Amino acid sequence: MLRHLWALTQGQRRPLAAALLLTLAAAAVGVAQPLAAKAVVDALTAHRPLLIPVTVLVLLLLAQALVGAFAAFLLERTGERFVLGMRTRVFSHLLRVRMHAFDRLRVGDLMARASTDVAVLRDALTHLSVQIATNLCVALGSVGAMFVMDPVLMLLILCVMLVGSLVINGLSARIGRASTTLQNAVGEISAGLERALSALRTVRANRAEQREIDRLTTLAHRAYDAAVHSARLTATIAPTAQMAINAAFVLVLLIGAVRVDEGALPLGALVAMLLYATQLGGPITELMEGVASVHRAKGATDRIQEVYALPIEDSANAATSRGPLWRHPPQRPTSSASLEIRDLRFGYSPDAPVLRGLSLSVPHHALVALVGPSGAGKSTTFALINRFYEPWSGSIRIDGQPATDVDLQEWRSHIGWVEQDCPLLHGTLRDNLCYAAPDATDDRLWRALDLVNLTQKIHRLPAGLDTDVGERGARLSSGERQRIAIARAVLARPRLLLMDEPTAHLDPANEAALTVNMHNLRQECALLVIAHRMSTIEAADTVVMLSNGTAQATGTYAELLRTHCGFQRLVDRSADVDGSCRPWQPGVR
Ligand SMILES: Nc1ncnc2c1ncn2[C@@H]1O[C@H](COP(=O)(O)OP(=O)(O)OP(=O)(O)O)[C@@H](O)[C@H]1O
Repeated sequence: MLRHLWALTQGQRRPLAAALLLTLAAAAVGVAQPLAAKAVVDALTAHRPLLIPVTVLVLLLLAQALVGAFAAFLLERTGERFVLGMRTRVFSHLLRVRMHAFDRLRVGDLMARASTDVAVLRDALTHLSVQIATNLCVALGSVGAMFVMDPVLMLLILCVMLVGSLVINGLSARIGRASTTLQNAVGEISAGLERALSALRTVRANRAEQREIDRLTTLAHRAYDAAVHSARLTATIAPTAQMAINAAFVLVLLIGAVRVDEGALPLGALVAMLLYATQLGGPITELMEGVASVHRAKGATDRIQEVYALPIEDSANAATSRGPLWRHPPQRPTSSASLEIRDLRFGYSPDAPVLRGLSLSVPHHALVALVGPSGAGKSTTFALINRFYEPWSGSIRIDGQPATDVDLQEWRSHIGWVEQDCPLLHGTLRDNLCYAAPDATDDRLWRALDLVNLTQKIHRLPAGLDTDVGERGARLSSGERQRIAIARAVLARPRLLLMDEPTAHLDPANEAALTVNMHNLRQECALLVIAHRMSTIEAADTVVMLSNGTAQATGTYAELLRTHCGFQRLVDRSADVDGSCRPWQPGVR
């Protein structure tokens, strides 16, 4: 764990070292104070002039206050920088995690890791790197000075301290376990809250508010129990350390008084020993609390390490790591097909293949419709074209370039994708439109909006393109969201446009307009469209019928209708398109 924490301090080690040095300097000044006090007492008892020892004592007090304050500020700032760096690193990693790993995670829990776990680590880091180090130095310095003055007394004190430390160490390990439970419970609360809030309408429509509140309350109670358990253990640390210090103080006072009485110890040395014993209280308590804090951070460290251990996409670290990888930048088509898929095999788990040798091609400037029953693997095909997942085998080429030869970022820059549920991001219409093409001019934005029949509507809005769309586009209708998503995809000028049921949320007028526009779009790019609606299927140049993970039939709408009974059933909205085909009979649907 110390190794992990050390690794986490990367980038902050210099300011941390500076803070440590200053804190040590302040502590060293503190260690010297009893000696200065001794000099004052010695001067007093020997009737020597007091000016110099008193001045030194006052200066030491002032210096400790000033250096200590600056060190504390530096430490706080370093802690905040650490939080900043960690959060940035966690976001950067999470946004690049491979899809198959991401599918298994809970978004709310990830958000907790980036917020609360990082904050817990920050405390551990400051405690660990500076407080433990300085307090250890102060304690050792005091112990050393006491040892010089009276080794016998010192050994007695050490024995008392050792017993206290053993008790506290046992407590710290238990605090660590309670903290892991607490951090996991906080992650669960976050995930539960995210689940309910992201589907608030569903929750309300199903009258499930109270059930969700009950679930969250149960989780909150779990976190409360873990926190109280941890607090109970933590609360015993300071008194245990204080008891050890008090016992040491009483020992020094009793045995020291006897030794002064016997003349074995000067009075000044006893005063200094007592001051050291008192002064040890703070550092020893903080040292022990620091150790407990390190244990408390174990849960958070493990949870953040789990994030870093998630695999990230190949070119995620540096899009330029392999240079501009489109070896022959396709200014002109280098292949007869814009998209070529050959014998693609893939499944989300090894024992459940979804695609079982899919082959299809989308010629340049063509509109190809991908049809098939629900669950046939249409969206999965799109996910593989986008390279969200690695296929088990087979190849995907754009303009003749195999996906494996092209940098991931560059590959995706040639693909436009309109998702099935068209999620918009919180922000303005302009933010959403420019998401794939940040440099798009207003002129281009309006042209893209024209394409999806939204120009007039947006012109009528008081804030126009700067209208806020709400969380996930909640202030727009689903048809408007879909049209914005299409405009956004088109703005990036892709070579290949993938549309997952683009007319699903459109009314007949907008559906007809989009069908015409898809025809026009073919001038600019090839289109592969997952289609359930007849208007889209009929408009396609080629229809690919996907079933059982393969392309069962390919042809024009009329050809498939004539020759493929499964397709005919699909057109008829027959229920079972996956079952065995009955022979097609003219005039019978
Ligand atoms: N992320 C995922 N993890 C595991 N299984 C998945 C995942 N996504 C899809 N599947 C499974 O893969 C199969 C194909 O799903 P896919 O979404 O590709 O079907 P589809 O043809 O697009 O269906 P629809 O027309 O209903 O959208 C389904 O059985 C689905 O349960």
